[in-house]
Amino acid sequence: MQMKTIKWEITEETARITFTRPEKMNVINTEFLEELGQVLDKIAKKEVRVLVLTGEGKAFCAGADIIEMTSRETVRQVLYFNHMVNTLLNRIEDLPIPIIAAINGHTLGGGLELALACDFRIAVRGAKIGLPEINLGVIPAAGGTQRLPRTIGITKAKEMLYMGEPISADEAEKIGLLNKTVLPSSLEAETEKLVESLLKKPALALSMLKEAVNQGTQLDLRRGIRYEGKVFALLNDSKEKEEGIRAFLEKREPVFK
Ligand SMILES: C/C=C/C(=O)SCCNC(=O)CCNC(=O)[C@H](O)C(C)(C)COP(=O)(O)OP(=O)(O)OC[C@H]1O[C@@H](n2cnc3c(N)ncnc32)[C@H](O)[C@@H]1OP(=O)(O)O
Repeated sequence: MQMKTIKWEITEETARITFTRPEKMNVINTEFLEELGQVLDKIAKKEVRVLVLTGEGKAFCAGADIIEMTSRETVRQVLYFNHMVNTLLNRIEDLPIPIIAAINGHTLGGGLELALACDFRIAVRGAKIGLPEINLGVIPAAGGTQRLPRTIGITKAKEMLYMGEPISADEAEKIGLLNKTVLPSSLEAETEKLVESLLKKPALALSMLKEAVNQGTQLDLRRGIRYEGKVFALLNDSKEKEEGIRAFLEKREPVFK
C-alpha cells in the first residue's frame, strides 16, 4: 500500500515498510512519523513475526527534515516533536518482534537513531552512517546519545557524537554498529535470508528474548538477571519449549509453528 511518505506490505508472517521519498533522502518529518505510526498500528493487530524497514534511493534516512526543523520556533513545539519521534522509536524498540533495518544508503541523524531502535542493521557498502547534529549546533534528540553508547560503547560513541563525522558502513560494522555490510545488489537477498532464519525461530521465545535484552539495558545487573529469570519461567510450559526439547531428544530439527 502506498502512502505519502512510505509504502508498506503485510504478508502472513512478515511486514515490510519502505520509505519512498528518495529525492528528499527519506527525511523524517511529521507526516512520515504519522504514517509510520499508522502502519505500526496495523502490524500490531496481525500475527506478524518479522518487520523490515528500508528506503528507496541513496539514503535509508538522512535524519530529521532540517527545513521543517527551522519551522519549530518555540521550545514547546520542539518538545512536542521530540515526544512524537521518541514515542514512535520507542514503539519500534518495544514491538515484540525482530525488526531489521535494511540500510539501502546514507543513514544520518534521526535516520541512524531510527536504525538504532531496530534489532538488526544490514547496510550497503558506501552508505554514510553518523550523527552530524553537533555540526548543526544541536545534539541528537531521538535517542542517539543514549542508544549509540549502549550499542557500541562510550569511546566510539563520543567520537561519533562529538565529531559529527559520518563513518563508512565497513567501519560501522567493525565497531559493532552494524550486523553486516553487503553490496547494494545483495541487500534484498541478505535481508530475506535473515528474515527466513528468524521465521524458523520460536516466535514467543524471540519476543521474550527481545524483552529481556531491552529491559536489561535499563536495569542494573542483579535486577536484569531477576527479570531474565522471570521471563524464562514464563516460557516453561510453552508449546515451543515442548517442541524444542522433543526435537532434541528425537535428534531432529525443531519445527516451531
Ligand atoms: C533529532 C534529529 C535531528 C536530525 O536528524 S538533524 C539532521 C541530520 N542529518 C543531516 O545532517 C544529513 C543532511 N544531509 C546530507 O548530509 C546529505 O543530503 C546526504 C549525505 C544525505 C546526501 O548528500 P547528496 O547526495 O549530496 O544529496 P543532497 O543534495 O545533499 O540532498 C538531496 C536533497 O535532499 C535534501 N536533504 C538531505 N538531507 C536533508 C535533511 N536532513 N533535511 C532536509 N532536506 C534534506 C537536500 O536539501 C537536497 O534537497 P534539494 O534537492 O531540494 O536541494
